[in-house]
Parts: sequence; C-alpha cells; structure tokens
Amino acid sequence: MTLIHPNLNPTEAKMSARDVSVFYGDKKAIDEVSIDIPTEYVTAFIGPSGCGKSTFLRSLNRMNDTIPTARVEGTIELDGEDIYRSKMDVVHLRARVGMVFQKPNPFPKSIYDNIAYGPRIHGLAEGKTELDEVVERSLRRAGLWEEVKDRLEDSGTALSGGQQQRLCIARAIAVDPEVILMDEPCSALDPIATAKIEELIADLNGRYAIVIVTHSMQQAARVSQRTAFFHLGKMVEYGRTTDIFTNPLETRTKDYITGRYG
Ligand SMILES: Nc1ncnc2c1ncn2[C@@H]1O[C@H](COP(=O)(O)OP(=O)(O)OP(=O)(O)O)[C@@H](O)[C@H]1O
Repeated sequence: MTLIHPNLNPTEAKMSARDVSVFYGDKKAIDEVSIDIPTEYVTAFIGPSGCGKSTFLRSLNRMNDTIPTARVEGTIELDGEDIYRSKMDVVHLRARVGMVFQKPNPFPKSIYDNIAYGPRIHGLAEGKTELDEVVERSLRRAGLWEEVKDRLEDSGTALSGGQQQRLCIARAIAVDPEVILMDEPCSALDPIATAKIEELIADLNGRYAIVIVTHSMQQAARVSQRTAFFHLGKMVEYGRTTDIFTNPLETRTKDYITGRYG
C-alpha cells in the first residue's frame, strides 16, 4: 500500500495508473502501483537502483512492449482512455507520451531532420514553410535555437552531449506531446549541461505533464513538485516534493533520502 501525504491538493489526472503490476517473465518488477500524473506539476520517481522506476515509467507509453518477456497488468489511462486497449495506435501514443532517455539518442541525421522527422510521419506540418516553423518553435522551446540556427544541416550527433539531450527534448516536443517521460535525462551530462536541462524542465512545466526518473535527490527537489518513492517494486510513498523531503512518513523513505541506502 502506498502512503499518500495528507496535504496533497486534488489535481486533474492527465494520466492515471491503477493497480499496475509489471512482470518480466515470472518476475514481478512492479507491484500494484496506482498514481495520477497531473499536467501542472513535474512528478519525480525516486528510489534505489533496481526498484522499478524505469520499468514503471516505460509502462506509461508502452515502451515495455519492445521487451518480449514484459507483461503489464492493471490499467493506465491517458485522458480517461485505456492505453493498453487493443485498438490503441502505439506509434500515436508514443507521440502523445514522449520519452527522453538516459543517453541522448539523436538520429544520425541533420539537426533539422531530427526535429522534422516526427511531424512529417504524423502529418503535423504541410509544406516546407510550416515544417520550418515547427522546427524553429521546437528548438526555441527546448532552448537550443540560438546555438544551432546557423547549422541546421549539421549532424545531430555532432552536438555536445547536453545539446544532444536538448535536441531529443525538442524532437519530443515537435510532435505536440501531452506528456514527456524522462528517464535519468542528466545522468550522462556535466553539471552545466545538467543545469540547462533543469532550467528547461522548469520552462516546460505546466505546458506538458512531465515525469522524471532521477537518482539525484537534489535534482528531484529542484525540478519536481510531486515525488513518488519506489522500493522493491512498490510505490511506498507519494506526496508533495517538499513533504517527501522534509517530512517522510515511512522509515524506508527517510532512510533513502538521508542517504542511508541506495
Ligand atoms: N528487460 C528486462 N528483463 C528482465 N528483467 C528486467 C529487465 N529490465 C529490468 N529488469 C529488472 O526489473 C527490476 C526493475 O528494474 P528497473 O530498471 O525498472 O529499475 P530502476 O529502479 O529503474 O533501476 P535503476 O535506477 O538502476 O535504473 C530489476 O530487478 C531489473 O533487474
């Protein structure tokens, strides 16, 4: 059972998970997790290595479908629609619920094409002028436009690690997502590039529902307003980030945030 902090104001759920369990073969990696993901706050998932944060995050846009042994039980809804229903268009779902990975993974294409690819395949821009506008808007929103506007034909892989990660965020933004899932997006970055991504998360907050998995308690405290603490596949405690960090209800949460394990 998850302990929910009492002074949590009600929010509208963009996504809502109910009794979600995730298995790899016979092994249960996530055990009956229920949580609502709002648009107006950044939600952080924290917890020791192997507790299931990434597994649960990946279940929110059916990224687990790519792992043959993975199986999801329970329900996950996006705007009240079950994302695991058989008629769900998974490619469209992953545009609505975008994902940014630990290691920046730009396509081996130009900066322009990295951004234009999604809008092209989803038919979100008609003609070159409109596509140019989408590319510029997405790069601006990701705080990268000024750095790359004169080199849009250069390869995305030629950018620095931090720029590549902002390019990946711009790529996610380009298809007009409603939710952005970030799986330790700064773990491969230096402190300056990390600070830029954190600023970007603050800028994007409110426009998209954002969920971030992080190993850094400082990062969770800086970027999120809601925090869920996971341990051994269970969501132990959930609440406002300030409450989780200053007044944890569970000993396991307290031990983790004070660095006693993990
Ligand atoms: N593809 C897979 N096949 C089998 N087991 C897996 C797979 N991916 C993860 N697991 C197992 O599921 C459990 C949860 O892993 P997961 O990567 O979700 O945890 P995590 O909290 O994100 O860890 P970390 O912080 O180290 O990234 C672990 O026991 C892990 O070994």
